[in-house]
Amino acid sequence: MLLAIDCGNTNTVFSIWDGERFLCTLRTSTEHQRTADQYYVWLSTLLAHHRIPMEIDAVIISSTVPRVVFNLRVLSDRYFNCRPLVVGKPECLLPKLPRVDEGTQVGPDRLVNSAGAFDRYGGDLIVVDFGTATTFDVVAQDGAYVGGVIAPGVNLSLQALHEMAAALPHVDVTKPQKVIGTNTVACMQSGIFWGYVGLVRGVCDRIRGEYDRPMRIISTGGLAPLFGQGDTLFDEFDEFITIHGLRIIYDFNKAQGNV
Ligand SMILES: Nc1ncnc2c1ncn2[C@@H]1O[C@H](COP(=O)(O)OP(=O)(O)O)[C@@H](O)[C@H]1O
Ligand SMILES: CC(C)(COP(=O)(O)O)[C@@H](O)C(=O)NCCC(=O)O
Ligand SMILES: [K+]
Repeated sequence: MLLAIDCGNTNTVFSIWDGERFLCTLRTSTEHQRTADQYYVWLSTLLAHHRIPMEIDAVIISSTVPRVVFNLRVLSDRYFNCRPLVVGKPECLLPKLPRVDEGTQVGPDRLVNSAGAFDRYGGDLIVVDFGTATTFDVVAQDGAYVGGVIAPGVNLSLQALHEMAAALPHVDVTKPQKVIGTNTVACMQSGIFWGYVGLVRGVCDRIRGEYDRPMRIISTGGLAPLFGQGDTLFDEFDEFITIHGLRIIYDFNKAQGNV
């Protein structure tokens, strides 16, 4: 069984595969203090709940938080007796190398999203991932990540507004009925929702302006479904792009005899 771990700045998602068969996804908050033993207790409890035997013999990790990788390596080594593939490390091969400025450490989630989206949709893509940050990844015709855009995440912006302005409450992000808010909460929700619709549309239009071929826009990440309701911004919504990308990169390394 393959354990694919997508560790973002907010949440860590474990997905389990039996050969080519996808079994389940488990989510926990990202905390770098969490030890290998703690991960194992959590994982074995949930797998028992799903009646999935713990037969993991391969692990691949993508982490935007470098500090958590240590404990995930210990988890793989101690409990699954294997060395994990860590996306972004030289020993993990990529189907296509990114074409970016020399010395740039591209976020591994963006490499994984590019590989997953290219496999599903082909090239000439913008992948918009609504995570802690909102990232736009440009995937070229041949599947390489060739750059993109990083904007503050939706919840991050709302949190900043609440923390820095004394009279603004914590609010949840939602699509407001009207743009003109008639109370504080409605005004904030409008600013975030319609502001983000404008941001996504504006950034994608400008990317298309700089790119010399037609592009499709694929959305993913926790808040993508919400923005799917805000005019027709995306060609596809695919919540499994990151998981799929991890699978693709693992299979590529296996085919190359690297694992
Ligand atoms: N299904 C959901 N509904 C609402 N908010 C969500 C959902 N999933 C994630 N979020 C929120 O979206 C933000 C990004 O989450 P996530 O995609 O897990 O980020 P990351 O990959 O950076 O850890 C977080 O603030 C999280 O609380
Ligand atoms: C932009 C990110 C913080 C997004 O991470 P996430 O919101 O998924 O936790 C991550 O991809 C990252 O740390 N990138 C490094 C810089 C780069 O990709 O160019
Ligand atoms: K992510």
